[in-house]
Amino acid sequence: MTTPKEFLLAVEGLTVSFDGFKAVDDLSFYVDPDEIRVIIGPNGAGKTTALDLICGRTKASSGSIRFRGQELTKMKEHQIVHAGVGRKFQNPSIYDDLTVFENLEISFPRGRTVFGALAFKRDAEVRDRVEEIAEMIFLADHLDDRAEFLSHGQKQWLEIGMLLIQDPELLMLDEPVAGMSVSERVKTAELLNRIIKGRSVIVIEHDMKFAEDIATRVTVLHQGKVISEGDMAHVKADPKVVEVYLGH
Ligand SMILES: Nc1ncnc2c1ncn2[C@@H]1O[C@H](COP(=O)(O)OP(=O)(O)OP(=O)(O)O)[C@@H](O)[C@H]1O
Repeated sequence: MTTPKEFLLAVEGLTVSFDGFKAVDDLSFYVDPDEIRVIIGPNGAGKTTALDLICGRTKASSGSIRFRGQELTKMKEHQIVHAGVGRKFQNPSIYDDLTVFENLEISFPRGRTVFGALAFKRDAEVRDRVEEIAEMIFLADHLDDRAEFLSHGQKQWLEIGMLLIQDPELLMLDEPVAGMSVSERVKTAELLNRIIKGRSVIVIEHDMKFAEDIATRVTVLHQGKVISEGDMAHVKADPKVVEVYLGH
């Protein structure tokens, strides 16, 4: 008997309707451990809605989302975070008046209590982890800078760092390089390729060059369904993808 393949994430028959309109329609896709999956597709294809469903922000009408064997459709948003799924939205949600160090420190799982989150002792473990993450996100020289003075790209990296410090096994990013300079995009690709050991990343992306630099595999959505999937060369050559997306 063969053992079924272990996916980190298995999305099957996922559907959500808004007033009868199926934004995600019988969607199925599977993510392996240690892969970067890029989701592309035209505006309104259901990409953001798919991530909203996985992180529990939107409830599915039907279908299943299994993450490391757990059924996420039955869980609340905070339980999904706790299970190891981190989500970054398009606009950074960092604390402008705190330093880079403090933003990372309050995101460290132990510090997230209702009272005194900022007051907890900066022991060696937290400091080491903050410094390690700051290095990873190219902000090691900015630990004492207030977040409001960072560039747009640095703010995006800081938010990725705030998720990484929680060590999620699945990280989901919605257009992480939108508004970034070319050199920031190159560094972001480097960052993502570095962090996938022991985790997987799902990225929604419109920038095809960036997508090409990071994708293990690409899933193309159109009208809430997968119309093509495979490596970048495969989907770029797929006439269906050219017709609905790349040809525009
Ligand atoms: N809460 C909601 N209520 C009603 N309709 C919604 C809701 N959320 C999304 N939609 C609709 O579902 C469709 C899919 O939207 P979604 O944002 O997932 O697309 P997308 O692929 O992420 O597009 P884009 O590339 O423009 O971000 C759109 O037609 C959108 O208007």
